[in-house]
Amino acid sequence: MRTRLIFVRHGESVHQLEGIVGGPRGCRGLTALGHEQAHDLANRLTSDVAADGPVAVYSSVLRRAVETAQPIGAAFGVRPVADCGLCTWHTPPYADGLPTARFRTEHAVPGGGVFRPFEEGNESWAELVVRVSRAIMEIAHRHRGSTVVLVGHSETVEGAFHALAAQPVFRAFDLDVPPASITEWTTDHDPGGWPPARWTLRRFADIGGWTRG
Ligand SMILES: O=C(O)[C@@H](CO)OP(=O)(O)O
Repeated sequence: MRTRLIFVRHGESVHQLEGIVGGPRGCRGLTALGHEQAHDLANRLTSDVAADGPVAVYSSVLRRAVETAQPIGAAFGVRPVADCGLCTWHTPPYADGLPTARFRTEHAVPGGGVFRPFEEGNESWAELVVRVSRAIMEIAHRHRGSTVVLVGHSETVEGAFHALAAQPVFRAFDLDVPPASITEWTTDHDPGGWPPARWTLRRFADIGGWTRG
């Protein structure tokens, strides 16, 4: 009974190119290249998991992830489910659409770190890890024994290292997760069992034929 969780970071996005905070209002979706990458992801994933049978597709609620999930869902004949637990930072409304550099400097919280937010009104890293990890575990439990595609953000992919690999909330290493990359974890144990299932990292930040920007 193998459970496969396939994490996808959204394709190239407008917020990324413009360097703005891409919350529900500030996110203007994918660039033309991002749309092309989303279609390519759909092709790659369907050939990868063709034998797995029905596949569920989830995304965060942010436009860049929703737009990336659309062709993937269409390729599998399923409607992607938007889950806010898979979002990147839940930034405060005042920050949405601001230049990221300005948000980070003008609204920096002195002493911000793991449990205290880096910016005024933002989530702390620990809060993000718990939120994303909880969403991942709920999805894994719901779809145990099958294959799920989770379209999100750098932080969604990072969250899996905490949820599935019991990494401490303050990790001793960083992760570089390019747009339109695939990261895959599997387990043959019950994802809802106790003690927690052991997961295997099958691939990390796989960008297929694309070159890193
Ligand atoms: O929200 C963002 O700008 C970043 C934060 O790292 O995430 P992503 O580009 O993956 O959406």
